[in-house]
Amino acid sequence: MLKVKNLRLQRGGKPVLHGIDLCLRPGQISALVGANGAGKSSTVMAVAGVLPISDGAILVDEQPMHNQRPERLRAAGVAVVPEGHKVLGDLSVLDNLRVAAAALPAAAVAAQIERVLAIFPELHAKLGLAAKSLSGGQKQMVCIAQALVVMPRYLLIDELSLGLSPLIVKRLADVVREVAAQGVGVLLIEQFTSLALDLSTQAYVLERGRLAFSGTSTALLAQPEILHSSYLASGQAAKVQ
Ligand SMILES: Nc1ncnc2c1ncn2[C@@H]1O[C@H](COP(=O)(O)OP(=O)(O)OP(=O)(O)O)[C@@H](O)[C@H]1O
Repeated sequence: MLKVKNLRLQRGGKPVLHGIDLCLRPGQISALVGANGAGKSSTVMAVAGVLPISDGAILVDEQPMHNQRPERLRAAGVAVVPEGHKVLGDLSVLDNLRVAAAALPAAAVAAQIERVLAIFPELHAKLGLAAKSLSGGQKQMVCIAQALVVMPRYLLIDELSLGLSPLIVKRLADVVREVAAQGVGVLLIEQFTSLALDLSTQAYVLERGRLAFSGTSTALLAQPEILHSSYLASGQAAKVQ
């Protein structure tokens, strides 16, 4: 399991996470939802080793992993798809995958690239193109493929659906289900709650750096007032579609 315990974090000298507890289980999809600025990306960056935490713990299979370098987290099986489907635009799609696979033993690279291309067969025809020429949805596929190429056990996806068409989102949602079915523990970080809650079994609602809810997605869906008040507290309308 990947556990986040009492996570506290500061940015620019200001506390932004005030004691967050999360748990990702193999094969399970969890959702971390909340308004703009609630602290979702900060949580992901802390788990990825990009931001140092000021207190608490991040445990991967009971091993303390907080304040380790991102490479160490990746080696422990934690992969992150950052917000904004950013690719290495001047490199080809194939080279984007090769860069992501660099930590693998050389003999395993080709097979792992084939494996992710089986998940995203639509990338086959794009392998030689500069990644910057792809559509937003195709770039997001490259980003997810980059995360998957190292065979992670935990996958954190910051904004799977933002800016993408409903058709692409449905396609990506199917991939997330497939990846989880293969035993990967997935955390979906979303402003748009309905997709995340539809896919997940566990849900966390972040409100101004604190958890306003932690429980099953079904229980959260049965209490829409929790989401509404959480988004309203942040001065935003609930993004329930
Ligand atoms: N680079 C930064 N320096 C200082 N404070 C920051 C920085 N980035 C974000 N913050 C602050 O940290 C808090 C949490 O922001 P964070 O980006 O984690 O929220 P979020 O829920 O991911 O929101 P969004 O959906 O807008 O990315 C906010 O108060 C924000 O203003």
